[in-house]
Amino acid sequence: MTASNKPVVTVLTAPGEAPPPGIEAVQARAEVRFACDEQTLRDTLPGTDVMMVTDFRTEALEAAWPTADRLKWIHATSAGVDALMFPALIKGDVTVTNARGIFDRTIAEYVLCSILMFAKDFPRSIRLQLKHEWKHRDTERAEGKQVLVVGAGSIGRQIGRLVNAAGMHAHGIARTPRQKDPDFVAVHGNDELYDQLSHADFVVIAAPLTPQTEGLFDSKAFAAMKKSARLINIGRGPIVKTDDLIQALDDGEIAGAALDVFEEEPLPEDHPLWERENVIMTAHMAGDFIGWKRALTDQFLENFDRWHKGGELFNLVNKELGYAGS
Ligand SMILES: NC(=O)C1=CN([C@@H]2O[C@H](COP(=O)(O)OP(=O)(O)OC[C@H]3O[C@@H](n4cnc5c(N)ncnc54)[C@H](O)[C@@H]3O)[C@@H](O)[C@H]2O)C=CC1
Ligand SMILES: O=C(O)C(=O)COP(=O)(O)O
Repeated sequence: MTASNKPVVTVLTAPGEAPPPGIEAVQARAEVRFACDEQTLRDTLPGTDVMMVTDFRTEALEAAWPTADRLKWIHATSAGVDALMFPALIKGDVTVTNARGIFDRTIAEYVLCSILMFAKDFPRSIRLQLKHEWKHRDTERAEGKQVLVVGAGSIGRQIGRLVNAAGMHAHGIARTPRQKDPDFVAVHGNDELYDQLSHADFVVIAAPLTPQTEGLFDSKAFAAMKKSARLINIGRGPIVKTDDLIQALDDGEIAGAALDVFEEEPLPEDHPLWERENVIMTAHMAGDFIGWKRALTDQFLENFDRWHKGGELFNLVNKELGYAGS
């Protein structure tokens, strides 16, 4: 706390990044400091109670970590915290929370949109339209298709809800299986992944990046999938082995992919994925809706008010597991 008895919040941003929209509301309750690199962190961390991290400067934070003399809580304004965690943070007693919930609905809309684009052959129609070419085709029915959501957490549940509402059948994969779930036909455990992959028409990756999920989608996983299946990755790029994916697309092991996240971001201009007609790509934006940055600040503020009153924080990240859900 400062002399005025206000808690101190350090906001860690990317260099040159504008302050988060809505930060004035935090400034009304706390002394807010801004940092964007190791040096500014070394200046602001002493005396800081809470950090709001909008951009993961993990190396800088790790280097400046010994100067954090009274830090109690770090809030990450993203659902994925894979890029934030470092050993001293995992082992120490600083609490971590995340932005779980903010992107659920928009990502589910993105996934439904991708499924329908594939089913209705939209990528080809757009290419034909650009060439002024009239070419009739019969397209697929989405109704009745099986969708496997790998990572049946907060986002996965919304995906289940939307695809079920559209007449498809959503199955989930999670660390904890559950037979009775309102949003899935069933949620299966990890040990059933390959079996479930063989039944799915659409496979959606909505899992966090952890040591267990890194490289999970490799040639073996693609070989287990139907040749007619499409992969949709809105989780994290390194969950998919890109070279194996390209090989699987080349060999006809799977029929297509919609990708929002990549092993390397931004994806280099000369990357072979750009040219593929059966691949839909977006720039890590599946969840970003107009006003999302303000929504992230509001969510932090809600948790901050709880913390200030000595209440329980929500969206607690299990630091050993690396995500907040069950
Ligand atoms: N493309 C984008 O812009 C965005 C991507 N994301 C990604 O989505 C991920 C999921 O977010 P939430 O649904 O909020 O997380 P959550 O914490 O609510 O759920 C994670 C789920 O993954 C499951 N899981 C964990 N390890 C697993 C494994 N080895 N195999 C199968 N399932 C496993 C858990 O059981 C849990 O059900 C984030 O970690 C982030 O990487 C999140 C927001 C935006
Ligand atoms: O919340 C997450 O994990 C995300 O991936 C969101 O990404 P962004 O905030 O758009 O960089």
